[in-house]
Amino acid sequence: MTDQATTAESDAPEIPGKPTSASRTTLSHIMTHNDTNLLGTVHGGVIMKLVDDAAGAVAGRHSGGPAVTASMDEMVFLEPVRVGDLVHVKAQVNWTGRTSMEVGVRVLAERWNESAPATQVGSAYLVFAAVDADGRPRRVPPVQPETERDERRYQEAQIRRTHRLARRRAIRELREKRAAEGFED
Ligand SMILES: CCCCCCCCCCCCCCCC(=O)SCCNC(=O)CCNC(=O)[C@H](O)C(C)(C)COP(=O)(O)OP(=O)(O)OC[C@H]1O[C@@H](n2cnc3c(N)ncnc32)[C@H](O)[C@@H]1OP(=O)(O)O
Repeated sequence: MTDQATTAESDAPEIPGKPTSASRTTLSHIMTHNDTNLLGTVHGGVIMKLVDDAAGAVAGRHSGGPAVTASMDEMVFLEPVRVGDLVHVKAQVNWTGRTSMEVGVRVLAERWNESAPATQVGSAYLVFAAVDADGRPRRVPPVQPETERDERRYQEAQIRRTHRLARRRAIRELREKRAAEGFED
């Protein structure tokens, strides 16, 4: 995971930006008995796959080609999802780096037996890296936030990015220090 671009890459011409709305996507899916866990509610892993699929579609659309999941942060399950629920997974690019994108995802469910509007049942933040045919990271168009909400999400994503990098660096330094002190774990 690189912290900054190399000189050669930073000399490359800028890619034109793309607005958030150009790749925003909703994926909807009805939950069946095949999706349940041993408790009879929908398995968290089923929701996570839908989240990854929706985020992957958004990242692919934004970057104009294949993109792979680099990390999934803060997957939150707010309420159980049940068989018969219609689940909507809403995703958009919150932030872009050089070759990576943070995609924010909200999961909503409509109860089949209630006329109430869909409620939020989960959320997640994923980082996708755009890759070329050889699986190497490639540059992405900068995202252009369009609304106040997009702008807030962009700023919050930058905070998460800073924390991810700082956490990785701190853990790497701790491991190097322990190795230098002779610990073998
Ligand atoms: C017109 C076309 C439409 C197409 C429409 C398609 C629609 C179709 C929908 C299907 C949707 C299915 C979506 C499923 C998606 C999978 O299931 S993908 C499978 C699971 N994921 C993988 O197998 C990825 C395996 N990992 C890798 O290949 C490499 O580690 C990676 C992610 C490419 C990174 O490679 P690397 O050598 O570490 O490269 P590096 O330059 O250090 O990092 C690249 C960028 O990633 C960031 N990064 C790397 N690791 C991390 C990390 N752990 N955390 C955060 N950021 C990270 C770096 O910070 C860097 O960002 P920038 O600073 O450049 O912005």
